Amino acid sequence: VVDAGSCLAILGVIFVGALYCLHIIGLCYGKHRLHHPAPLDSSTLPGVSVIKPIVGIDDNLSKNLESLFTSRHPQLELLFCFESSDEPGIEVVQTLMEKFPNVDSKVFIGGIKVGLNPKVNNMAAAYAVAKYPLVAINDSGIYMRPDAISDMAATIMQDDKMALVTQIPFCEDRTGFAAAFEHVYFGTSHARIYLAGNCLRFNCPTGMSSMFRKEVLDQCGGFEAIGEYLAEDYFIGKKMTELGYKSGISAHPALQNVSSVTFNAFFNRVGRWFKLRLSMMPQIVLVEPFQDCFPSGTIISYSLHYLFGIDIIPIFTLHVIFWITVDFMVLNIMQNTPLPFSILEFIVLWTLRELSFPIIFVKAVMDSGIRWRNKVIIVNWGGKIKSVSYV
Ligand SMILES: CCCCCCCC/C=C\CCCCCCCC(=O)N[C@@H](CO)[C@H](O)/C=C/CCCCCCCCCCCCC
Ligand SMILES: O=c1ccn([C@@H]2O[C@H](COP(=O)(O)OP(=O)(O)O[C@H]3OC[C@@H](O)[C@H](O)[C@H]3O)[C@@H](O)[C@H]2O)c(=O)[nH]1
Repeated sequence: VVDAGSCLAILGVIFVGALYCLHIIGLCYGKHRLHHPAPLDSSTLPGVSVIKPIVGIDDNLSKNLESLFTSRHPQLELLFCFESSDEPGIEVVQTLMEKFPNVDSKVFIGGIKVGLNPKVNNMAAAYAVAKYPLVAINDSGIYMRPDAISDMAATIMQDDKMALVTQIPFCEDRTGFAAAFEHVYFGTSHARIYLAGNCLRFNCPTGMSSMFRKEVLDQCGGFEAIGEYLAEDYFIGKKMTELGYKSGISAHPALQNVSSVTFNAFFNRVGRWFKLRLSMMPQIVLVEPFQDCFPSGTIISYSLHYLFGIDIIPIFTLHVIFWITVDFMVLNIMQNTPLPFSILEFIVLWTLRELSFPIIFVKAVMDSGIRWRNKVIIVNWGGKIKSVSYV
């Protein structure tokens, strides 16, 4: 008869063993998939309607918008969406429209109310008139390489059943400690789950830079079908999967570059995402707090000690060495060029990130509202928005 302690220890070994497998899958998939552009001639690709929702202003907004005007995709329309006519970004767009008069671009103000998700409402007017078979949603804080749109389109067109492609979230090189902290998070912990999840065909798309077949989203019910959810990106993927379509990732990561990144803004953002996941899939709370390096190291060392009497300290040390080494390899695969910080800085940033995440879980569980820009959003279990209030 196996006692309760042994059962728990065996469960611990299986759980942490599965996490080690995720590391290896993420590493191999990243090496295989990232920075190898899809081999299709861009002149044969369909046109793309790019929807850019913009709220507020940032020092890098002009640079990011210009990166769309200078995209190399042959057939492109740029659809800029603002919630109101007093948005400061409108002037930035108008200046670029004058600078690039030959680029097909339009401005939409006020959106259309299709649900409670403010980003979806903001984009809905543009989606209603998008003229190309492929639609890209591209957040304001993303810089696009000249070949990024074509690579996303080529990735979709390689497979008739591929309906959705996302760029894996990452960061452009920036200066400053908070920016480097964000860089490390998106290049390690987040990248591992995103790469392994995509490789294993889990639905885990992030909507900061995505492209999909318009006819497939229309089959799913269009923007009306996703506007009631806060995680519209997750539900786009879910509905497409239910119709038998696949999703994939582009060769190029999404280059986030908000200039005003602070620790507070970073923690609020990942906290908001955690709350959103918690409301959509509450069972995630059973694994998510334990899937970081130190909690899982504690689980594996106590489990092996209980089962086989092995000393705790050497197992924990080996666990941390394995974890940080594979994380560093994944970060370098994501980056594909020299990192903007030294190995020593990486170790400090990585350690701080690993130690700081429990605070996010505690903060998120204690506060029911989800703060997003100038709104506080309450989400029901299942992911549908209950209410939006302005602050
Ligand atoms: C037996 C061991 C299993 C461990 C699996 C670990 C479970 C996942 C734990 C944490 C998730 C980390 C966060 C991932 C980043 C998600 C970013 C995000 O929240 N984005 C939202 C905003 O854009 C978006 O709306 C949400 C998308 C859904 C995310 C779903 C996450 C689950 C991914 C699971 C993939 C791993 C599969 C491993 C299966 C053994
Ligand atoms: O009320 C809003 C908030 C945001 N937005 C726009 O939505 C985009 C994303 O906003 P932020 O950068 O604040 O938020 P995030 O990076 O956290 O968003 C990301 O995660 C949550 C997902 O549901 C989103 O699809 C994804 O974009 C921006 O382009 C922003 O201008 C709106 O149009 N209206």
